[in-house]
Amino acid sequence: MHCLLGALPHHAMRRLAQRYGPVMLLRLGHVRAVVVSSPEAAREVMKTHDAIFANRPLYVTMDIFTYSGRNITFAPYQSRHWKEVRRLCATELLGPKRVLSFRPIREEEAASLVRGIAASPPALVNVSERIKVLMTDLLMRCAIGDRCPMRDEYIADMDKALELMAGFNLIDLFPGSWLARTLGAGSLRAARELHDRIHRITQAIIDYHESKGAAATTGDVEGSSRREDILDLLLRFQKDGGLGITLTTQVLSGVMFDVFAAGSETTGTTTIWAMSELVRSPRVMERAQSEVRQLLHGKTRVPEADIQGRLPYLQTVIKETLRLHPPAPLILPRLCGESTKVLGFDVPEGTTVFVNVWALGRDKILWADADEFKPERFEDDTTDFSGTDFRFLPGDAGRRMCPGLTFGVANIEITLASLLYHFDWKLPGGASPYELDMSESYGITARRKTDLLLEATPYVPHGLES
Ligand code: HEM
Repeated sequence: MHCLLGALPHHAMRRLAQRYGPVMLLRLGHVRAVVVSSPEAAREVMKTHDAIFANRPLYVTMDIFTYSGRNITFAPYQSRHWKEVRRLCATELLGPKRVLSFRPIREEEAASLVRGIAASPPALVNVSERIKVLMTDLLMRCAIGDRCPMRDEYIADMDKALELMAGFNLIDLFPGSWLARTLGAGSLRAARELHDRIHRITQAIIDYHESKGAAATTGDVEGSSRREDILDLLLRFQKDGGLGITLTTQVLSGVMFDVFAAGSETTGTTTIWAMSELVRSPRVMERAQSEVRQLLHGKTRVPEADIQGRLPYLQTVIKETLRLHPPAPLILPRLCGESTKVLGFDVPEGTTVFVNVWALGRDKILWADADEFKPERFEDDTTDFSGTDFRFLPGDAGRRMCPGLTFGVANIEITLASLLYHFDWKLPGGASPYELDMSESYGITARRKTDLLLEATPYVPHGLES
């Protein structure tokens, strides 16, 4: 436990794994945890014994934020609830047809980002803030059909929640201890208050949506007079049935929390890291920009149909960013459902399992120049996000794998293409690219510790029309 103090957990766990090996048992307070840090061990957890490790531990804090597992991310595996909401999520909410139907929203939001940057003098841009707002607006519009009037409050609350949800605070590590409960009472109270606030915002959104009669929308994406959003679809299933479970208000709130949190946080964090790495590597920036600019030459905005499948180098930039900065560096914790062996080591039932995908992505044995940002490594490499290459697992693999990757990558691609097409970027005050601080912050996701501030110089006429 003391080995984790003062360090980011995924960093400390990598250091320990370099000493003790790819399957390592840690005592984190009262929690018995196994940390997996090699592709072979990850394959055993996520493929060979996938069903045994498909559950998740529900820490005290996580219990609060996930409505006791009545969402998708922390719902118990094998529960009817998880099977139905997961199926709904993979086939309907985030299926290919639905992701495509959100294309106009992506294009409008990317164009609005460009307009906002172009219109804001001086040219010093808080890229982190702009991207966070963009991803939240984009997700909200896909999820509820509109921007959220309480967006800024929501972003601030979500930031704090993601920090608390990391699972390494006193109450989560000593769940049965009265002393931990006493000492950690403040953070427990903070978690409850935050959850109440987030719940109130989510509930207000759902109530407003219902009051508009949105649930009555017939729902066929092509046939409908207006685009069916994710909440419309959930309300339709709630009203008409058709699932093997009842979509209670709590379930709706839980699923919406997942969509907002998992969707905007991962995509925003990845896009901000991609911009950070690009600014630090002028050679890569130049190549990525010239690919986008040649393709879109003369256009005033970035139509998704024009870039889809036609920016292979930018795709490698996104993969390389996810290799070095997977937004969930320890994925989401898994729980061993039945005593088993991983690479010959006993893993008792009830053990929490972390897969250190951040360490896998930076392993010097698996990757040449592992710490360097070299998108070219993916040019002749068919590795993708599908969870089949156990060196590269930003969305994980197996039954619990992320169902939102296609959606997430589409959002990241158009945002990056727009930023690179319309502006030249550099660090403020002529600072050298190497001076950019690349520290990460603590939380369930690994974000930049400091905001990314850059100078933007317009490159082509911006799409000023709406
Ligand atoms: C670059 C983008 C993304 C990355 C890297 C990512 C990564 C992850 C990871 C590592 C997990 C945990 C998987 C596991 O424990 O096996 C996960 C789960 C999940 N993600 Fe994503 N995610 C991304 C985008 C999204 C988006 C856009 C959405 C939805 C709007 C989403 C929704 C979910 C959900 C619902 C789960 C829980 C699945 C389950 O427990 O059954 N993700 N994601």
